[in-house]
Amino acid sequence: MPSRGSDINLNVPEPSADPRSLNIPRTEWYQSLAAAGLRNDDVHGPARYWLQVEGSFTQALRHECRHSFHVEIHHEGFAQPSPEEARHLGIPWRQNAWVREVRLCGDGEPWVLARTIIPLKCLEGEGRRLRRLGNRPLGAYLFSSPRWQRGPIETGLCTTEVTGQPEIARRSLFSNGNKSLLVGEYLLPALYR
Ligand SMILES: C=C(O[C@@H]1C=C(C(=O)O)C=C[C@H]1O)C(=O)O
Repeated sequence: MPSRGSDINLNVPEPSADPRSLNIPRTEWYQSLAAAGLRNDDVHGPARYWLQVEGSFTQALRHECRHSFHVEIHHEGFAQPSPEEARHLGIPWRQNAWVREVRLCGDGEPWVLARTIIPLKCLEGEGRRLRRLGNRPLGAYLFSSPRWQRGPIETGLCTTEVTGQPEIARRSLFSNGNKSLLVGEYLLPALYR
């Protein structure tokens, strides 16, 4: 005879992700895939390939598509990065940055959520283009110039609170001289399951 408690659990639908919100969950970052793997084996599963892509992520996603790839803007504008993001970028934590949040979609389905923090310094001169990307992928900009170099790729383990949120992520700094921006990519299960 099931307890009253489990009856209640069966009848309460799991909360699901709000389709209008990007729903980026709280994420714990690890310096390597191996370090994250000690916490959660899933990083060695089918997502592993995506966590290790070194070149343009957009290009890798395009290769995986049967029909089409597109970038859907969720939000772009000046906003305050989180204190952890500001620390990682070495900028004052109250300083606004250009924050870009998008869905990277393959064959019409969201595969990856991406959040990029672009400090003011990156927006000067030729960097003004970063504010006008619209639905052109950021990768096309970063990989069009050898001046932008990717730093080490960190692996993220997400604390999912509702179904449909990403569980695994990656992020890296891209630097050009003394300018750096931070790109976080949150893999949705639809990409690798
Ligand atoms: C950094 C890249 O750009 C991709 C495109 C993004 C965008 O358009 O906002 C964000 C994250 C990336 O996966 C890449 O292609 O490697």
